Amino acid sequence: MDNKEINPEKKNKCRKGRTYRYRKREKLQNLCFKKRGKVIQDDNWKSFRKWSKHQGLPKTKFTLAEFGGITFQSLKLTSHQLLALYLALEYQKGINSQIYSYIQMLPKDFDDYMPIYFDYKLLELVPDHMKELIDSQKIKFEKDLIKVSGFLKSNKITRERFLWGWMCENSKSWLNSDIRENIAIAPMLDFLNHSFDAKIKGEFNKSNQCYEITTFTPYKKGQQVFINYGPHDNYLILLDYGFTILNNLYNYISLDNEFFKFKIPTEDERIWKFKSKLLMENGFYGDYTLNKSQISFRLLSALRLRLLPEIVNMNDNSNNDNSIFLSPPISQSLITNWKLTLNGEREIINNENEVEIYRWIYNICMELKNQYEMKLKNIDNFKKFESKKSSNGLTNIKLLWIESIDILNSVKELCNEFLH
Ligand SMILES: C[S@@+](CC[C@H](N)C(=O)[O-])C[C@H]1O[C@@H](n2cnc3c(N)ncnc32)[C@H](O)[C@@H]1O
Repeated sequence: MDNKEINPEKKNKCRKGRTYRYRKREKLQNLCFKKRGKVIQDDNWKSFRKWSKHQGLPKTKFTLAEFGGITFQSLKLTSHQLLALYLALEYQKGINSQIYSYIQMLPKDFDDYMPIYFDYKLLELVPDHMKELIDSQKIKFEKDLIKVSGFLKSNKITRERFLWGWMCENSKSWLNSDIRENIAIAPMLDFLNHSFDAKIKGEFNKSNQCYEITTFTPYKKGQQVFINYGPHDNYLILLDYGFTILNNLYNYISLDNEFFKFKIPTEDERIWKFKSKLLMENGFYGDYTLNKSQISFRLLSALRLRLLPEIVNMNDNSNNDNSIFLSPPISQSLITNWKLTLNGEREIINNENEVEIYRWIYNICMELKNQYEMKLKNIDNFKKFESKKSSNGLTNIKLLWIESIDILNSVKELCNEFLH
């Protein structure tokens, strides 16, 4: 189930102006999807087909099984924990598992491409935001492992096997949004790969008790059918599914760190406190992003406030925190104008302020671009000297940086247009 096809429209577009970059990306893409998916006409597939026919799938609703005399439903576990545990236990039963044929179709391991398996050397190469996501996923997994272990008195399960079940569940489960926490594994449905171009409708049909998927994208016989996993950026796709998408429109860069680290000479602690309070009160504190086609309104708004040119009461050195409420360090009229820009009653505060904003963003883009290009060099060096074992992981990490540099270039152009 490889996704090696490139949308012909995109291909032509790319070829017109950016041939070199396109070729470079195509090479990357090939690397990226190497080893993905399965050859479906193999013995495992045949035995799975036989099994699913025998099971009455897809007409039969797939239900959770029993093990060791305890029903899963009687355990106070989340559906995610239950399914992961179920898959891991069934795996351990080997040929004796009732779903052996299905288990055979699941990935043997994930260590080459799922970030949760990245070793410390690979982790050093991933963007900070990705690191944070991996860390929270690890915490979630450890909590699930502890919870599940409590229920397994006689049935011993290794950490490694539970992680395998957990990742199968994570990358292959189906969420029924009609019912809270209703996650299912749907053999067959879970063999469908993702494409943003796929237009589908999926819903549970109560009358025949089947989950039905309808595609609105026409396919010819023999073509790979895709579904759309949702509007995910590459960080999330990599975290949960272990791949990345070229030219993913949902990609973004967070400038929170840059925004909060940024020092303005005239902005002392008192002024900063005052501004952050205003940002919080108005719901504009943090989550400042850039994507390929725009600078987020949140970032523009926060910068409008931070880069206000007129600051008054600078000589008031009161250490009393409450003083910020008594005498605002910024003129009231500017604050009122800033608030008007938040609800769209006013477009900008003034030209000077707007120029400062775009200059700031431009400079940050330049700075980050240099940093990201260094990261890419580090990855290339790593590739040269380290074993080829983690090549899928590295290719995906590389793509994260490349796509981020693309965003920085686009935003730089946007700023340039504004400034000139
Ligand atoms: C729901 S499963 C799809 C079936 C899977 N290809 C298989 O053979 O079992 C999700 C997994 O498929 C792979 N996958 C899905 N869409 C992909 C894509 N567009 N490019 C690369 N890999 C993809 C990823 O490994 C992902 O974790």
